[in-house]
Amino acid sequence: MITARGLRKEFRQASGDTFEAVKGIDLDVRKGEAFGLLGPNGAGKSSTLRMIASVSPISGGELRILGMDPAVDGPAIRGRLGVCPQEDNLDQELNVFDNLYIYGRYFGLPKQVVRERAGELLEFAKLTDKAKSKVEELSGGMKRRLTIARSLINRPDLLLLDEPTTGLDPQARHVLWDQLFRLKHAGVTLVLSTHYMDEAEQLCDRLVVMDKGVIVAEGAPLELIRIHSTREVAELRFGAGEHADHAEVIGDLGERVEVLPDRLLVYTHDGEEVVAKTHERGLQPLATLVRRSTLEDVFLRLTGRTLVD
Ligand SMILES: Nc1ncnc2c1ncn2[C@@H]1O[C@H](COP(=O)(O)OP(=O)(O)OP(=O)(O)O)[C@@H](O)[C@H]1O
Repeated sequence: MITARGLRKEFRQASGDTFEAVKGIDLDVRKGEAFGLLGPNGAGKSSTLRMIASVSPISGGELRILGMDPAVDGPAIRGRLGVCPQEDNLDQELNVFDNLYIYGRYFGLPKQVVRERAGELLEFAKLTDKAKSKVEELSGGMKRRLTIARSLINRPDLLLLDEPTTGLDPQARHVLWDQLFRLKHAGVTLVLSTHYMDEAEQLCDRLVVMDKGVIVAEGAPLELIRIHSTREVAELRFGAGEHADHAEVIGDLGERVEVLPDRLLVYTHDGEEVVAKTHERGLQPLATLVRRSTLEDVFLRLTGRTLVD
């Protein structure tokens, strides 16, 4: 569905200097998979998605979408894509149904077809009873669901989602994830950017971890965790400023220790044992937590930074 080789994006800044937001990345997205771009703010995820959406020209390298070249076949590609941007750009003047209907008409679909699809998509987005409501009356989660529904009006083969659940509360995120699962099962290829590691783990079959315009890791979520982290992590909280000193005392208890401002992370295959031995060595953490490793730990390992600052 997507092939990129040495893909680059440069921006010219006000100073006249160029800034390279995407520094030569390779991507291969296969039909039917959910593929993630995971990384912190500024990693280059949106810039990459906009090039894939064929709305932002590439600065270098090669890019093929659905076998086509965006520089030559932009309109044909855009006709087969669905795009859900980071900010909801729904038409505030129109009601919920008309947001779908007018958008469908842009694609040149016949009125009757658009009417039927809009009805189906409202049902899919659980917004049927809001059909006549104004956009401003919708909750944040409803607006996101409507934006996704709108991006499906042309029955796209490939759906691009930029940070689909940013700013939503946990319940609204789960409703949206459910919507995306259903799309995936219906055979739509999904490419989504996110800085939430739980979202990437839940939704993505494969992903690339991006940082500062480059790909630092690539694979299935569990595979990345297996390769780059341990099975468990013991999180130990001590008083402010004590973490570095205590890391010296218990550093040998795990395979690796990370000192964060508010806690120590000990990477191990047996977190409870680390906690017990910490006490045996005379240290009294204010709080302890044993958990399994996540993609956050993978990111920390590879970049030395946390995903969400
Ligand atoms: N039009 C632009 N002109 C200049 N710099 C830009 C432009 N768009 C993005 N950038 C810069 O490129 C870098 C990557 O931005 P991008 O939006 O792709 O990151 P991101 O990973 O999607 O992060 P976010 O989640 O904040 O959107 C950032 O440093 C950003 O400031």
